[in-house]
Amino acid sequence: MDYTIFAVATFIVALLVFGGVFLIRPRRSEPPQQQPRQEEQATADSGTAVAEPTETESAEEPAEGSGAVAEAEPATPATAEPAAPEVETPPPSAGRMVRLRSRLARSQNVLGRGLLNLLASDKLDDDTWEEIEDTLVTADVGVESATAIVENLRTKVKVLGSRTQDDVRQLLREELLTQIDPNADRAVRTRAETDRPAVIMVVGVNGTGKTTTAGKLARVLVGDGRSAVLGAADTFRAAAVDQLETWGNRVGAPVVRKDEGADPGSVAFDAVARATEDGADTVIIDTAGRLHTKTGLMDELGKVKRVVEKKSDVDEVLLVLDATTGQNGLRQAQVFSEVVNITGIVLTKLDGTAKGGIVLQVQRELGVPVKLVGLGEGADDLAPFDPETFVDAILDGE
Ligand SMILES: Nc1nc2c(ncn2[C@@H]2O[C@H](COP(=O)(O)OP(=O)(O)OP(=O)(O)O)[C@@H](O)[C@H]2O)c(=O)[nH]1
Repeated sequence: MDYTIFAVATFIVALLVFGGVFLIRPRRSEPPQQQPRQEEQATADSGTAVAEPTETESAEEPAEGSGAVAEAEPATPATAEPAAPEVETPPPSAGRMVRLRSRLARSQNVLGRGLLNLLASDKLDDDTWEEIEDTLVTADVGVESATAIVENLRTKVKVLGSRTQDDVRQLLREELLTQIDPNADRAVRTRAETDRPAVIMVVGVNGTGKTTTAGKLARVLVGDGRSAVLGAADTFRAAAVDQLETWGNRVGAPVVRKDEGADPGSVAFDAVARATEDGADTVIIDTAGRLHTKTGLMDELGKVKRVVEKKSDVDEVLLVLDATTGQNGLRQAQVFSEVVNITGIVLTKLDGTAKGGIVLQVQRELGVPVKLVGLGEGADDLAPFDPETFVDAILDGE
């Protein structure tokens, strides 16, 4: 009986071993056969030498007859570091507005010629004065400034009696300059009074040119022999961060950035910390564009500033206004000013509008000076605002 059980058990074990050899072996041999086929397919599909050589493929023995693999020159490793971008040396900012005057003249000269013609007319009656006022208002000077200019000119013309072309030009020049206020402090505070970096925040509604201004301003500083750190606190738009990084790389200014959607306050804070560590002269913080009517976003901007203030004073809050938007720009300015206390205006796209009078209006309404003007899309088309050059471009043309 025991013998029978032993014989049956031996038979079953033998059967399992025998069956295992035939059933299991063929399956285990399949994957190695499939693997090379998949790799070949990938190389063929891509049409380029994207496939990295596997450990079993010797780099010295490229597969014969495969053009794609043959192109994968092992001498150039796929992980090669990209060449460091060339750092540019931008020109200094002094006299830049004079150099760019022709752009200003091209867009603003219609206003100047119109005013000079009217003022030179034989009879300066009420209708003519009204026309002068209308011309000023049409150029976005604003009703209050236009009225003030006309009243002052009327008085001076009466005192003067007869008028030559030169007299008229001189009178108008003086009056426009008075309204623009040549004595306002227009220096951008790029150097802190104490031993720390100056902090500049760049704010405004969407698409006015904030990122471009932050980048161009870094160029201005580097061109003037200073150092800058850029903070990419526009975390809503990944492209803005990349754009700022490109600007920074071009002039060797470090850019502090975080992932898209990160807290803008923390980016701004880190940028100030980085500038402090580096001993940089200035940190420029680019913020996301936001409609002044969106309360939540405006509150967020206020928070960004407060977070920065935990680390440092904010020396300058530059509001970027698109000169082509006229009255709407003014309303934006008022709301931004309430939330983050604007210290200077950057008027961009002044090359693309005949309504340069906005300079007068925005200063009058806000009591904040225009400090910088954008006169084109070129890297060095941001200029410190100079009232005399501005008025002369209006009156004399190119
Ligand atoms: N003609 C002209 N174009 C300008 C000037 N300044 C900026 N731009 C252009 O305005 C466009 C918008 O500029 P951005 O710097 O991207 O604007 P932004 O305010 O950062 O935009 P958001 O982040 O979307 O709010 C770009 O095409 C700039 O080249 C200027 O002074 N003149």
